[in-house]
Amino acid sequence: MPDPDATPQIALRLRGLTKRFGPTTAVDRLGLDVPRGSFYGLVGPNGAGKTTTLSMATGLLRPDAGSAQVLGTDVWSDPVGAKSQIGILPDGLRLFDRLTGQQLVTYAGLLRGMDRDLVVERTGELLAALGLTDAASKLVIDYSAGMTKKITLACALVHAPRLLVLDEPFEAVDPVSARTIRRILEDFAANGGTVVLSSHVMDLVERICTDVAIIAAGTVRSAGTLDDVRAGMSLEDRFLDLVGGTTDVEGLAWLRTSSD
Ligand SMILES: Nc1ncnc2c1ncn2[C@@H]1O[C@H](COP(=O)(O)OP(=O)(O)OP(=O)(O)O)[C@@H](O)[C@H]1O
Repeated sequence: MPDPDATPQIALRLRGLTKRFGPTTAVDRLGLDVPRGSFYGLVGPNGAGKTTTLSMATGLLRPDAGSAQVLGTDVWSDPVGAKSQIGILPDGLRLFDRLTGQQLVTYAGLLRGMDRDLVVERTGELLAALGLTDAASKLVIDYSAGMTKKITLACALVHAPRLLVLDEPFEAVDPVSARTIRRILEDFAANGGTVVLSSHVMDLVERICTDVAIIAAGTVRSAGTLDDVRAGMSLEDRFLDLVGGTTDVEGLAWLRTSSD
């Protein structure tokens, strides 16, 4: 009989995650369960703590308190075991951008201990799928923002992870590439992978995510299936409802040049 604990149903389990930067509590005892096979969207206003949460969840930033588990493996007590199962698209992390796109993806695969022939084969396939074959020999420093996003995604995918954690994967990406990325991710999730992504684009989250968490001021305001969180509203309305904030721009009367 299969051991039910051998394949945990929770791909990412966060408990009591906390991070302070000086007087700012960026993430405040945050807890979240990301079901295996889900396409999980993390939404929240600027400065809500999404990037900080994802960095702690993937072993890039040490929490002040709390824990993160990837498919049952603790990220901070067994970082090698946990990281072998994760592919990460971090926000604003520096790349070795003096490498060509092809070299960067190859390097990412070799760092993961993969066989060179397999890395070369997968790198070619990923570059083709992401429309980067013609830019394979160009230095990453000369890539556009969208191309950089795509090559970083290729680096995150090359070792065939079980959990993908993507910070703003569609930012700066053109619609054709966005659709390609979306298809790759949907295929990944349909075949047992789990995707966690942060985004500010509510329509997109509503279209592609099965589950969602609304985060504000470092805490989870609502989390669950998309329908549970929406509670009969559009995600944007629910977001504004929960997060509040002003949309009042009355104070900017001086911007109305026609009032001269
Ligand atoms: N390295 C840091 N040093 C100091 N403060 C930080 C640092 N990183 C994040 N913060 C602060 O922590 C809070 C959460 O930031 P974070 O980047 O996690 O938010 P976010 O939800 O990802 O925002 P955005 O949607 O704008 O990308 C903010 O108040 C931010 O100023």
